[in-house]
Amino acid sequence: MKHVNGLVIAIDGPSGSGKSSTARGVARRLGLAYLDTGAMYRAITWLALHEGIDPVDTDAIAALAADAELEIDDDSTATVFRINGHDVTAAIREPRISENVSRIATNLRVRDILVADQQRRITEARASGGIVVEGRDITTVVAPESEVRVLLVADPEARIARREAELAGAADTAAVTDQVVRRDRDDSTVAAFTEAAEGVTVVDSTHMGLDEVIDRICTMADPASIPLSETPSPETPSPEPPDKE
Ligand SMILES: Nc1ncnc2c1ncn2[C@@H]1O[C@H](COP(=O)(O)OP(=O)(O)O)[C@@H](O)[C@H]1O
Ligand SMILES: Nc1ccn([C@H]2C[C@H](O)[C@@H](COP(=O)(O)OP(=O)(O)O)O2)c(=O)n1
Repeated sequence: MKHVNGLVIAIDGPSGSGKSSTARGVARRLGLAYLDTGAMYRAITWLALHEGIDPVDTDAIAALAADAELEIDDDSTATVFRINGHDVTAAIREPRISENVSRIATNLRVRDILVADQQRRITEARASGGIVVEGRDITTVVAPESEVRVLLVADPEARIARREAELAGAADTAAVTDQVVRRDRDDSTVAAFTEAAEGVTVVDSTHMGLDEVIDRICTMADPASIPLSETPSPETPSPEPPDKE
């Protein structure tokens, strides 16, 4: 029997805790859609810099976000982000975006636009087929009713080391530390991701491998609520035994 009751897995946490890799891994393993909400704030940041708008000009940034056309094309391996027709998939990961994104993410009008108009709408539209959504305020604001709610954390040293390895020399330790520690401090003024809200499970990935974290979160979903993917990949177990004919 195929269960299509809907499933939302919400993952929040600080920078470098492993949200994106974990969410992508869980989505792939269970055959669910995936939404990276941080990429949406990054895309608005890219557009502001592209248009020469100062990220601290809150009115101009809010107007920019209200008019921006953000397209998100997701498949099981990658997500393509376009804003006003520009493919910004790679550009939104550049250090200049990481340095400026908190200025956009702490603009409460931008948050209203992205949360109410886009993130909740996408989450609701994809819930019946199942979706993993990650960011800073998913368990608390975007989708607090999610069946699985996780706060993914890791020690700052581990998060800085992971980010440094990922950037492979593109930024020095001081710049990476700024992008992780200072950004978390700024971001935590508008989203409560430093402590788990009631009903949210803390997963500390400091000493866990990525596969272990993915396993842990997959086991938190009720198997009966996992919509079976059409073609489960051979290396990953089906979320429930196939029906007997
Ligand atoms: N459990 C883990 N152990 C070691 N490295 C990890 C783990 N989870 C993620 N990583 C690596 O750490 C880096 C940051 O992970 P990412 O998923 O981008 O974190 P976030 O989305 O929370 O900022 C990536 O290079 C990723 O491969
Ligand atoms: N739901 C969200 C998601 C991200 N943000 C903010 C916080 C971050 O500074 C930026 C970018 O988020 P992103 O998840 O891409 O950042 P990291 O990869 O974890 O460093 O957006 C937010 O305020 N609320």
